[in-house]
Amino acid sequence: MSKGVLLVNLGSPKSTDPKDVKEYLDEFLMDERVIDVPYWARVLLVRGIVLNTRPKKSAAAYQKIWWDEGSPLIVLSERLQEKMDKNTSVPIALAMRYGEPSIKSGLQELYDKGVNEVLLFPLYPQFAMATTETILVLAEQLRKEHFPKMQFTTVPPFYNHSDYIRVLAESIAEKLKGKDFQHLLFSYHGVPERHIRKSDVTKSHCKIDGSCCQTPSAAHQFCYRHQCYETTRLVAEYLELKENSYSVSFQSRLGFDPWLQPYTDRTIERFGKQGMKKLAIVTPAFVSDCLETLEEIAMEGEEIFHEVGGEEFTVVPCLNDRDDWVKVLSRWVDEWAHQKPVEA
Ligand SMILES: C=CC1=C(C)c2cc3[nH]c(cc4nc(cc5[nH]c(cc1n2)c(C)c5CCC(=O)O)C(CCC(=O)O)=C4C)c(C)c3C=C
Ligand SMILES: [Fe+2]
Ligand SMILES: [Fe+2]
Repeated sequence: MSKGVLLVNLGSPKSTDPKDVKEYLDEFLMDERVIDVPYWARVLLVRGIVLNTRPKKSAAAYQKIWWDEGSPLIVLSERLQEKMDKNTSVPIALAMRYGEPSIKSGLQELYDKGVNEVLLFPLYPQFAMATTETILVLAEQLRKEHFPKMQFTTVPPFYNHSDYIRVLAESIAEKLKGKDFQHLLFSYHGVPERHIRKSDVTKSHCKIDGSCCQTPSAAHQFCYRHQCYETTRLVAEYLELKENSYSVSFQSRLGFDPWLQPYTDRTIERFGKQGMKKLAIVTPAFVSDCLETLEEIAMEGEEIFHEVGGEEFTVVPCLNDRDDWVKVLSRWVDEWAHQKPVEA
């Protein structure tokens, strides 16, 4: 058996042209695990409403953050893949769930190198139906159709892994060293509340209230909200943050359904209105900087804070291709690669 790794991130449009953004959003939002309504309703909502106006607006946002080499999310994922490829004993390929390079092309690249045992590595610390699950479902479909002899192993969500917590906490400490910020906001990408209930394997635990995510339950293996709070708790513990000097919020909501709260934009506004002058913000749901961190947080978030009297807004970069992060990921891969196959 020859082993290899497929890193999978979300993906970006091919360019900032509204036509390319529309094509990307169509693939993304027509995914039944992202907009989880019946197909006819999704077509009506996405193709009949959202895709008439959103691509132009999103294209303008992408234009503000786009790099000469392309989408930051893709360029940063490529840098990570290249560094890991040099640091590990097995080939590392890269794919995006939406757009290019596709999961099919990533599997083909590994197959052409003689790989038949693949470690699927979704680049998301916390589980969500709209991220981890959709990657695994599509990869399995592609395996059955095109690569039936391949075997898959999956990296589980690493939201509470001590290596991840340490590197994330160290990256925060490094960015905030010498700054006397008043509050550290942990802003996670939001999901509709409905997604949390759908992923609840107990079908009764997740109330999305003040205590369910802190009460032990089998539901937490697939509870995005619990996993966000756990990442936060563990980083706060590592950094010895004082109670009330940090909090959690959720960004990037879309549509009119209730999403996880509190919302990041309203939280930033509230802090400023309460007289806070120095706010720091970290976005641990994203391992690579992207539209949601570079535009929504670093540009729009800062603007909101300044409009309501805030003075200093510090954004902690994502882990991207930091050397300590590359080292951790490469070690995880090598530990898997050197495991003996389980005897039948
Ligand atoms: C942490 C992971 C993410 C979750 C969970 C998630 C859920 C989710 N997202 C949308 C809608 C959009 N997201 C968009 C961009 C975007 N989303 C993530 C990650 C998660 N999304 C990333 C990394 C990005 C940035 C991509 C990039 O190219 O940089 C967008 C596109 C931009 C825009 O128009 O705002 C949309 C739309 C839904 C509906 C959803 C549901 C659970
Ligand atoms: Fe919960
Ligand atoms: Fe998103």
